Amino acid sequence: MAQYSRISGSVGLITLSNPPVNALSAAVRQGIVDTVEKALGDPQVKSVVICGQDGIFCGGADIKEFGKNMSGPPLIPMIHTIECATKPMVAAIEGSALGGGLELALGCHYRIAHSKARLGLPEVTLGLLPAAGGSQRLPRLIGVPAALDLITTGRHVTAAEALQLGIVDQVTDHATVDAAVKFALSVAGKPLDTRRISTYPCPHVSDVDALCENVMQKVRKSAHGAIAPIACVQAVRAAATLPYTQGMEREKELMATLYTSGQARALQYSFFAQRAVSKWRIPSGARWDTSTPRPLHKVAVIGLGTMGRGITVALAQAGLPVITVETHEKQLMEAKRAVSDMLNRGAKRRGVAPPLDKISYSCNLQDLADVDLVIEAVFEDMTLKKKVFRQLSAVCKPGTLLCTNTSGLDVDQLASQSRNPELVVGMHFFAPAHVMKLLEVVYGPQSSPQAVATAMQLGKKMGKVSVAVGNCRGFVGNRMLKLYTEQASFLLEEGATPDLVDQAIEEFGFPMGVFKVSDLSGLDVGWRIRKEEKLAGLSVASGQSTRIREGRRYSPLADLLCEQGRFGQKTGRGWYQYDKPGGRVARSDPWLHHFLEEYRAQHGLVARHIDHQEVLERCLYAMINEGFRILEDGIAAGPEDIDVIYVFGYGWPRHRGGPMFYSGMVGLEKVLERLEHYYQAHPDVPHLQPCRLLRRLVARGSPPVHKWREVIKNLHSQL
Ligand SMILES: CCCCCCCCCCCCC/C=C/C(=O)SCCNC(=O)CCNC(=O)[C@H](O)C(C)(C)COP(=O)(O)OP(=O)(O)OC[C@H]1O[C@@H](n2cnc3c(N)ncnc32)[C@H](O)[C@@H]1OP(=O)(O)O
Repeated sequence: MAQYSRISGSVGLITLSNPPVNALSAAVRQGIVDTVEKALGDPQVKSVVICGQDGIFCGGADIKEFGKNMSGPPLIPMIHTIECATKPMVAAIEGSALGGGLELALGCHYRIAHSKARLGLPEVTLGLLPAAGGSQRLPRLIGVPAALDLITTGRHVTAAEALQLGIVDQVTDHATVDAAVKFALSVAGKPLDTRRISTYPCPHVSDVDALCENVMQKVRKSAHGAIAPIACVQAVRAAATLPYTQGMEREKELMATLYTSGQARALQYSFFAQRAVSKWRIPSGARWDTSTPRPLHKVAVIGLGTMGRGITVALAQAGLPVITVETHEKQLMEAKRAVSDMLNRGAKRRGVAPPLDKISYSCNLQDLADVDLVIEAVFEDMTLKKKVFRQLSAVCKPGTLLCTNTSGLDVDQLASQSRNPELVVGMHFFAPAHVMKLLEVVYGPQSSPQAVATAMQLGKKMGKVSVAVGNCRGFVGNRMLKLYTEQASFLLEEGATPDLVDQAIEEFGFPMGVFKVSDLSGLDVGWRIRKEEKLAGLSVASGQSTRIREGRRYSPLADLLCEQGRFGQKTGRGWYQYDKPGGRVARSDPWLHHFLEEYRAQHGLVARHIDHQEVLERCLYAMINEGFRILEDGIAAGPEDIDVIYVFGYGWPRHRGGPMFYSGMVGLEKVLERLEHYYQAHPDVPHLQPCRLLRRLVARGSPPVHKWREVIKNLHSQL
């Protein structure tokens, strides 16, 4: 787990060896302790280099060990021994030095990094803080403001930035270990008193309290209830105000509160869930490790509305040649200007050249004859999309993959328009498509393994977190969202206000409440769909009750607002009021409250007191129940898939893991009991009826989320 050798006569070389990221497992820590002892005890060794196997220094503590009984030597004394060593210790950093990996390097007397290396203390993203001395050493090395930035955000820095900040002593473009060995030879025998970071005074800041308070306020605002960023500020403040040993005590205390917290469990689950979804498998038996993606030399985007533009930008930024098609020259030119602006802005932010030359623009579908993959992003209209698919099928060369960007239309129906339905998949991007991380890749019964593998790999290349899901109305994300928004409307009918519902949702940790989101995305979008589905508008059968559709409860509130031209931010009025059309700041609207009162009176509804608890239970448990149905239906492969979709696409607070993980934290029995209660109170809402999988899990003693797949498998085998 750590190998030892002596090279160049007098340099002890310790190589961490725990693929794939050389995480500091108990065995690695033991290996380090043993090899350091060996190097320090060897009279021929005058200096020591610590490096990692396979081009990566160290990905930090072994996250899989968290939450279990710790065995093996602890990190803090191990790093302390390295710092106290009387022979120069040099860290040779290639690949990544993250978390405990960087803390180990900070215990060394010198750090040499490869120019492509990335360094950081991302513990905060796992609900923790750098508790192996990182919160105390880093501020002493680079100053309090820079340490606060790195530790509270967990961001990774490049070797160049690390050099500028003073985290590393030298950056090399050549073999890092060779450079570190050469360096180690040059410093052998030199005094080390000035190289032990823990002995440094923390660089003076004029008003440390004001600085920390300022950062604390910023962190509180962006953390949406996460506790780790706050503990990180407190730990750095300790470094700035206390001697090292007392600072270490404070670091330990703060870590103890985080280490066993539900938030840390949720964030660590989310880390592994994100990686698990990339290992997709679908009911046809196709899977990530046996399906080979097609090479993509040239891709196309059809339709340059908001989504098409964002997708084009993301493709060009991923380095892919893209041909884009719009029907009319004027719209094409308008889109070209918008896409170029987006690319220029992105390039400026990242300090690179804009990839404008990757994109060509055309009004002619015939220009797509030689592309390998097309993403159709025309208006969300089945008839139009079918027409485009028929045309593409005739124009494109055999083997071209046809992907539709749709937020919920039937991908199988579109596939049936193509000569090669096995080459069709859905790619559900989220707006803005060049920013949002989530991509739902929708496979149908006929989609070939290669088509799914290609779309998944393309998503990865575009920097997306891609999740393979089955085809159904709304796929995973929007299918669950529908139940959440529906409950929110029912709550308004029963006595709540948009302000109350949104406040409860935001306090839970969502960046925006359900009604604010609706105002932002535009109420007219859903209205058009409901009219198409004959749920709203003139096509609703006369004599049909306003509050019942298809035999179940329906809330027409959003339709009524739309009829008044209240489409949300774009019209300056929606569930809230705004200072002008396009305004962003939502203000409570007395008109809306009066409208709700009149509506209730008209329908004989008596407003009752609704508290935050009920808002959360109704909105979230209804959505979770649908999540269980999705698992039952085999639309999502496992709870991780649903949770990743919600965290990356719908603003679900990451420190709560995702809806399915959260249901486990609440307790499946409790979720079941509350759903039963609400279904009894609202028998006209069938979606509140607890589904079979939830009942089955509770009957099996509510196993932890990582065991659900077994129960799902059994359920499927019985169907
Ligand atoms: C009463 C209680 C008292 C409490 C007191 C407790 C005291 C305890 C003190 C302990 C102090 C610890 C302080 C230190 C904490 C940490 O170090 S936390 C870890 C910080 N590190 C990270 O967050 C880095 C995480 N990893 C990554 O960001 C990336 O993996 C990477 C290193 C940048 C590599 O990326 P890439 O090449 O894209 O590979 P991936 O697909 O992401 O990963 C490959 C596989 O490796 C697994 N993995 C990665 N990192 C770790 C890790 N740190 N631990 C375990 N496993 C890791 C990852 O899951 C992948 O696995 P597979 O999916 O199975 O392939």
